[in-house]
Amino acid sequence: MNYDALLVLSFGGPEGPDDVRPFLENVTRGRGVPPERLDAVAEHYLHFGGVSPINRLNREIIAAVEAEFALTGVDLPVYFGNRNWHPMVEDTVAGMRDDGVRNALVFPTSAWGGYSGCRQYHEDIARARAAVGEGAPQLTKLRQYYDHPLLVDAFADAITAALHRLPADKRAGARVVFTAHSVPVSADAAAGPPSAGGHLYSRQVAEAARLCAAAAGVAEHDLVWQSRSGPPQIPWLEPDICDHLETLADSGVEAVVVCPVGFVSDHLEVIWDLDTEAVEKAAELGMAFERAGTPGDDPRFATLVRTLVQERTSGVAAARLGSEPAFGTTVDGSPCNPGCCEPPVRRRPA
Ligand SMILES: CC1=C(CCC(=O)O)c2cc3nc(cc4[nH]c(cc5[nH]c(cc1n2)c(C)c5CCC(=O)O)c(CCC(=O)O)c4C)C(CCC(=O)O)=C3C
Ligand SMILES: [Fe+2]
Repeated sequence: MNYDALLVLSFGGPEGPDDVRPFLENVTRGRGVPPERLDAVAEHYLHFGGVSPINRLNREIIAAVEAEFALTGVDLPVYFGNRNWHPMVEDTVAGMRDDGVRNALVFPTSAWGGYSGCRQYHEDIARARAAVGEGAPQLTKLRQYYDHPLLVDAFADAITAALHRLPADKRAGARVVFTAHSVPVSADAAAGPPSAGGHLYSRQVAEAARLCAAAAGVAEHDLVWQSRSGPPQIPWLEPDICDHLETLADSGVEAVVVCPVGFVSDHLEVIWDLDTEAVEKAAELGMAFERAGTPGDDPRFATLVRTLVQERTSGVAAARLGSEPAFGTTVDGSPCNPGCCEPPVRRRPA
């Protein structure tokens, strides 16, 4: 197949205090997130001057991918578009059309299946093409990469480095705890094609955690969730990281390394929910705490992007370590499979 561009598609984040409210409105439109939760999350962003690191981190990833492409002879311009904040994907795809792009690949900054991790990115692709209308380029999303060996190696090295930052006498007894973004239990049950049994997101996260722990030579690890946002009466994946730190403290664990396996870079949910809240909780419990880095700024991440592209362009074999399926590759925003990762049923407005 001949492709003529790569679009890096991400979540987006505010770049100043005035962006915070409109950004959050874009994220939560029609999603039943309680207003108290929105106020709290707005405070988290304002704590950092209203600037999420996510756009800067994505621009750094794009610069690294451009350098990797130049070095390896991949002749594709790289574009950047977001779901929730500027540069909005609709505007980016319009610019791609104006530049004469006809047939582009799309790299999502989520490695996962599930509604939030995969299908919503397909929806973004379809919405952007519809907004552009005539002449919109064909857009083919790259696959879920939760088990890519370069992702696993980068996380594993980050875990090893974090273990070494712990006080030497605490290292041997330290527990490695993986976290990913919680989602409603119903959304996880609907993740993946129904014929494959659902729960694709939590299964992929659990497998990624196992692979990273094994690659780091870690014998025992836990998997927990973070950044829950729905109303309390709706069940989300549990336990939460902070509750889990209490459980570990009660059972005598004195040190933890927390690895945010569910995120490719240190965006706000990592620097607030882990580096601020979980750090405070650990201090309160008298536990030593180190947070493993994310792979986005590891040189291997740009190579990962290039090899995913080459799976499509040059028939390079898929580099995969896991046994859970990896879907995600479809054209122009169609779902991966019939009934796959159906959007949650929303309450009708009163
Ligand atoms: C699975 C998953 C990923 C990983 C896959 C991927 O990377 O895409 C992810 C990433 C991210 N989530 C992010 C931010 C937010 N997520 C929210 C809300 C929600 N996330 C959900 C799930 C996920 N989210 C869900 C089920 C909701 C409930 C509302 C809904 O059903 O959509 C809200 C609303 C406020 C709140 O309630 O927290 C915000 C502000 C940022 C950017 C951070 C920055 O600015 O640096 C990133 C990378
Ligand atoms: Fe989120």
